Amino acid sequence: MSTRKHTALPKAQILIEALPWLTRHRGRTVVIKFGGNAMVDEDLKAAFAQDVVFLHHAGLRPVVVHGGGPQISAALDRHGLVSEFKAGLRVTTPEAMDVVRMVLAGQVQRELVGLLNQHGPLAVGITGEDAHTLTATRHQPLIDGEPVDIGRVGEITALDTGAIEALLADGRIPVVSSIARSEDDGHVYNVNADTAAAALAAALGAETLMVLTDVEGLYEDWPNSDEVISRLTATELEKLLPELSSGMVPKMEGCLHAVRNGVRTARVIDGRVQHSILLEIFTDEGIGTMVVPDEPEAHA
Ligand SMILES: Nc1ncnc2c1ncn2[C@@H]1O[C@H](COP(=O)(O)OP(=O)(O)O)[C@@H](O)[C@H]1O
Ligand SMILES: CC(=O)N[C@@H](CCC(=O)OP(=O)(O)O)C(=O)O
Repeated sequence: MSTRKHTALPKAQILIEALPWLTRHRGRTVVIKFGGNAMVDEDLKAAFAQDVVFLHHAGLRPVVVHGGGPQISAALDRHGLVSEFKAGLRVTTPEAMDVVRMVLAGQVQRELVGLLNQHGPLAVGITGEDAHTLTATRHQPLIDGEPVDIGRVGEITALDTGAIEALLADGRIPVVSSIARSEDDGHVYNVNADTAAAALAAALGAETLMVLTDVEGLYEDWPNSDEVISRLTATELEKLLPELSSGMVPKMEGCLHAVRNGVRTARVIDGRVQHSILLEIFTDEGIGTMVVPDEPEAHA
């Protein structure tokens, strides 16, 4: 046996280890939410794009939904507008809405599309406004039991997955910005990107929702300990929800919505770890937090 063949063997071993996962996930839809906080490093963004393209070539159907909270805050600051959050959502005045739309659709989405398309003519960016993908009405969160007006923040009332399905059927990778058309006044709404990703995962009948963020997963006793909860059922998560704080609330509510509406697993994983998507899909060493539907009750 030549030395060259011999040294290549471990590579073949690694590829073969992925075979059961490739068989299981082939043809399945996976919605990947890339959070603005995990998007700070150029190498990480490039590795994210490589992973998504890898999934595509491995026969999965990845759909990317992106955030951009920090990027929006920076742009608002440059425009002399303040960033204020209530119940974890950005108070969005009509002027702020223009900036949100510009940053999400014109900056963050364009950058991700560009990175993905370095690998071929794959990614197509859309916002929830396109082809009625996301329709919303004004969201008024309850704070101390009272509905509060936070401006042009939307609550999704309808989804039309036709445009995304058409792109997937054409072998493309849809990249979706979390802006919705208004069902009532002809304007647009700012939707939290975790919420949009979860709603799309459910509507698309995705196998997996994967939420990449800037922590290892859901910490059991945040901020006092960094013990990550590795797996929990929908009912276990539902009990935990009232104890969660700001950034984790829409993420975990989204995971719950997804698994209660047909998605097989919803995972929160560390977007700061290079190739965390591949580790999660193709190896046993699942990292982060995995939410699964409740076990069906055993019948006698
Ligand atoms: N129980 C928890 N476990 C992990 N992170 C938590 C928890 N509660 C609140 N957080 C906060 O949520 C943040 C992630 O949410 P967010 O800032 O909205 O990120 P992204 O931009 O990825 O959507 C973490 O950086 C952490 O500060
Ligand atoms: C209503 C609302 O809060 N919308 C978010 C949309 C972007 C987002 O969700 O970005 P991350 O995933 O990076 O947090 C915002 O304006 O920041």
